[in-house]
Amino acid sequence: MTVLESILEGVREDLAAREAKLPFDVVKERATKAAPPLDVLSVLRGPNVGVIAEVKRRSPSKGALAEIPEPAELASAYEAGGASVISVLTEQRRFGGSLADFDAVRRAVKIPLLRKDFIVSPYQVHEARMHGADVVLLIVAALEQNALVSLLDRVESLGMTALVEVHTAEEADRALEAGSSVIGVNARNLHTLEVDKDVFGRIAPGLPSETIKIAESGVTGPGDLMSYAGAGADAVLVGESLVTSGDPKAAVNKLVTAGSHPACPRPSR
Ligand SMILES: O=C(O)c1ccccc1NCC(=O)[C@H](O)[C@H](O)COP(=O)(O)O
Repeated sequence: MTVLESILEGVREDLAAREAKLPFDVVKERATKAAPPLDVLSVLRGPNVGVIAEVKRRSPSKGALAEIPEPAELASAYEAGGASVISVLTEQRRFGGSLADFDAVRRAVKIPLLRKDFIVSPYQVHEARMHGADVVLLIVAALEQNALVSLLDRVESLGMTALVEVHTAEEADRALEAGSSVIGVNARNLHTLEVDKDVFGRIAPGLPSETIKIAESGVTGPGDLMSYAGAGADAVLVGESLVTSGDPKAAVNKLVTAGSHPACPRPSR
């Protein structure tokens, strides 16, 4: 079993427990009462290379990263540092996240929020909306094509944006066939956990110019942002280097400053 398959097994068990506690109809109804989703597309289409800053306590690849006793404080620091979007990992078993973290962050910041989880069911999409998500991650490697198409449709029908994550050219083709307008290229292979920062540069140039391109994983500082920008990134998604930095506001701000520097290659469309 690969790392991704084992994560998905736990996700399905946890999902079944939540479904037993709170029926889908109730989740759907509550999702209609949430504040409307923010327009993430116009945020990501901004003139600079943006930063999506992640709340990430631990990971299968690195183990414990940061305790993060107050996710709201971390998120406020990200917002103050100039992040465009905040990603909150809500998966519990491997990443130590939760929907309670998501709620705390939602209350603390005004910028768009990404629910970063392993979405396999419509229940999780409505659940994300119920908790005020603006963006939902869909991982191509975790989904059959029919499921990808129908989850993408559901995310958009609720007014949210899907960040569709790929790691290979074949997955990128599937993301485009499904109709994705925001594609994240993850440098991390979720089956093996190997990180290859060149993957973005191999895949992004083949995507349509109007597709918003996010470079995910392995960003350790402004140099990585600049090289992802040179390969066509509209934004970078960063977790580990921010949560371990000791000064998340300054760490985000360094990236944001690099993304708006005149020498930084700009997204072309
Ligand atoms: O981070 C992991 O080890 C991991 C393992 C298996 C599936 C997903 C995983 N991470 C999710 C992510 O995509 C990252 O949290 C995100 O891209 C930020 O990466 P980084 O800046 O390298 O923490």
